Amino acid sequence: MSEPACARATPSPAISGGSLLIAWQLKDKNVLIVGGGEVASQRIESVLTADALITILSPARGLHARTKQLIDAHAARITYYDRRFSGPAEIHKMDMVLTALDDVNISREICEMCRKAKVPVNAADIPDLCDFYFGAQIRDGPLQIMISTNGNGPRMAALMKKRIQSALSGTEGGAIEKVGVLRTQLKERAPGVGGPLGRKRMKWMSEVCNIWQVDELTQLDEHTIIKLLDEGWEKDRVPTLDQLKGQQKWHGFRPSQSIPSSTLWLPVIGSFALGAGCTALVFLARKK
Ligand SMILES: C[C@@]1(CC(=O)O)c2cc3[nH]c(cc4nc(cc5[nH]c(cc(n2)[C@H]1CCC(=O)O)[C@@](C)(CC(=O)O)[C@@H]5CCC(=O)O)C(CC(=O)O)=C4CCC(=O)O)c(CCC(=O)O)c3CC(=O)O
Ligand SMILES: NC(=O)C1=CN([C@@H]2O[C@H](COP(=O)(O)OP(=O)(O)OC[C@H]3O[C@@H](n4cnc5c(N)ncnc54)[C@H](O)[C@@H]3O)[C@@H](O)[C@H]2O)C=CC1
Repeated sequence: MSEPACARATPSPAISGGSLLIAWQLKDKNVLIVGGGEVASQRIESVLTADALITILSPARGLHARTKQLIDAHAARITYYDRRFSGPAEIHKMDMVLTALDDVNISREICEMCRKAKVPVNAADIPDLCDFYFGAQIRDGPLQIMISTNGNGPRMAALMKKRIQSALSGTEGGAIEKVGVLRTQLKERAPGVGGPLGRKRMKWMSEVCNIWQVDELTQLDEHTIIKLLDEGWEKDRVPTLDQLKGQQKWHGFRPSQSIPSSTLWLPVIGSFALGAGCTALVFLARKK
């Protein structure tokens, strides 16, 4: 009897032992932060960026200067209580709990309460009890890059961040913002979910992103977007920025991810020239 195909297949490299990297949407969700030290101040900033509603529990005498500043500057988003964590009632109605305490026993108790109440929790000092970890972050508008070593080496995450940062031009976030506006306007022109129109929309959007350079995408102002939709989407093609500006002819639209035919011919012409050159040399040598 023949084996089923799946049993014969070579095993793929291990796909376990990692964590799920997701962009958690926290807008207007309730987040409890217990502790007010330096680590708490970093948590507050991360959670504020995601537009959450924050409750902080921490005695005033232990507040870090940055924590104080954030509490004062974001009174509409942060409710601060000058006291210690008091028990399970604090967790009630929370969507997320973060502890950044100098007392590991309290951290552990809070984690256990959260587990019972099925509220996701991160304790800065007890990785084993965390439902999720924070990571080093690079942010440029809508572009968000998180580097995680999955608990192995947080300092290494910070160092990898510097390396990745140096490979970015700083214009990517702006370009992505413009792509967001273009996508919204395209969906307004060609509304609906799924089906052939959805597929066509996705293919066209992918081609624009493939063909246009990041710096070109940053030039997508209101006028250029309308022109790109009129001259591109409506006519089933993806013009370049130069074509839209009238600085390049309108024929020869480059399909995405294909190699331009000129590039394909280069090695052929090159090999031919090299071959011809060698033959001529051999011929001349023999003649001598
Ligand atoms: C598991 C995790 C839980 C969580 O916090 O979610 C965790 C746990 C712990 N960190 C500790 C120490 C340090 N943490 C940092 C820095 C960062 N730590 C961050 C995340 C995480 N830290 C999560 C795993 C992330 C991952 O693995 O990738 C970063 C990336 C993000 C952030 O905190 O927002 C941020 C850098 C951000 C940036 O710079 O951009 C530094 C270096 C520094 O400060 O420069 C040191 C000292 C050097 C060192 O230890 O490496 C200790 C005490 C260990 C001890 O007592 O020995 C524990 C507890 C333990 O491990 O037991
Ligand atoms: N995950 C990470 O990236 C890192 C984690 N850590 C760990 O994070 C924890 C916090 O670090 P720091 O902010 O530097 O400490 P910290 O000592 O500056 O701050 C602790 C805070 O907890 C408050 N606190 C203590 N007991 C409390 C209670 N019962 N209820 C409410 N608030 C209470 C204190 O008033 C203080 O504001 C430490 O356990 C440290 O080992 C430290 C560095 C990095």
